[in-house]
Amino acid sequence: MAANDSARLYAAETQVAIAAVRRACVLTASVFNKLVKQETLTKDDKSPVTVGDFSAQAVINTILGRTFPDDPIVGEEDAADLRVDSGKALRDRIVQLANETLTAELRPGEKEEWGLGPNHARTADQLLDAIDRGNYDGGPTGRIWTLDPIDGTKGFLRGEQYAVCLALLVDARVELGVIGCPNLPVTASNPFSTRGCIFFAVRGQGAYQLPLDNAFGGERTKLAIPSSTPETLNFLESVEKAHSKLSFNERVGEILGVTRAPTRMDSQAKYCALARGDGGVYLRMPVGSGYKEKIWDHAAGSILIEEAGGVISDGRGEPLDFGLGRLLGENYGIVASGKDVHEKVIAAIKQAKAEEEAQSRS
Ligand SMILES: Nc1ncnc2c1ncn2[C@@H]1O[C@H](COP(=O)(O)O)[C@@H](OP(=O)(O)O)[C@H]1O
Ligand SMILES: [Mg+2]
Ligand SMILES: [Mg+2]
Ligand SMILES: [Mg+2]
Repeated sequence: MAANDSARLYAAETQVAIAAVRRACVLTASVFNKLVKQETLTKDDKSPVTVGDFSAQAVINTILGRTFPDDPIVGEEDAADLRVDSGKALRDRIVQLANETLTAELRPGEKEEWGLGPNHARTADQLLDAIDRGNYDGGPTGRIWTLDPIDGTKGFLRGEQYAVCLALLVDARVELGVIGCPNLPVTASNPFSTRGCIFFAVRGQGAYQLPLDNAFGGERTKLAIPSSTPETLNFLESVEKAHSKLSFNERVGEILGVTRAPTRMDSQAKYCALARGDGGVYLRMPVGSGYKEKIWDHAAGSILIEEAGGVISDGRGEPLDFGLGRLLGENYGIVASGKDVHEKVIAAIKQAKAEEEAQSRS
């Protein structure tokens, strides 16, 4: 960031968050190349978590704990499985990876007082406690960070898209969002371009893309969602069929006259793609399993969309509420798009829902 940015609101938070996300991205990218089967656990909800998720949360929470010690964190992972005897091998690996990452040489834009650099290795207990700083319950007031250390763990394990996502809430409003996408091509139109981007947005200050390998010195691209027509529009949707109802998306697409095939991509990289004009509508409708969305799965992405000039809401057009705790509340789905199409998508969802209800009555 340029020197004259320091007077801006949340300048320090932005700089720390970008640095923390960048370090976590370097860690996860290197873990992927070395990941072995025993380094993945299955959580109670049957979803996977890897050494990459735990170590990335340890690194980011350690940096936040040092720079903003009074701020609570709502993070996806917790260290309970690492504190028991059976977690020793995993714990040792996480301590090694987190320390390698925290003690790497300072890069431009980073400061030693953040507890980074060769003299700043942590003990296992400090790193487990850092992971557990993420156990905060969330709520409607005050400053709260929310972290998804690897969003799209299934994509990460497949070698596809995933994202390191960090956001700052103030009185339940997202003020800052940073998303690191180690596998996303820098140039949207060229899938063979260099991979690795960081996206960030600050309330009222716009949304930007940075190169992951030169986050503080490289080119900073301002993002704006372009206007679209049914011919140029396409949907961005989950790869995992259990995460959103793809047949419903198809019907909504038909109602809107969308002709282009959907882009399926894991993680909040979808929000990043939308923010830079690579796809027209993020659509995630519930599969009906009673699942409730988590705040860390959407907080950073939501501000990126809004600051790129778009709109994000639930499937009824109501705003997302990040102040209810760790969850977003009742799941009515999520819709993000440019301003020009958002209302049309909501109307198409209403129609598709009505058709579905009529069909189930007959
Ligand atoms: N039944 C379900 N419905 C919607 N989202 C779900 C889900 N089960 C898991 N998820 C969430 O979907 C996220 C991935 O989203 P996407 O499908 O867009 O890649 C997961 O994040 P993690 O990978 O961080 O656990 C997880 O939180
Ligand atoms: Mg998970
Ligand atoms: Mg997630
Ligand atoms: Mg995750």
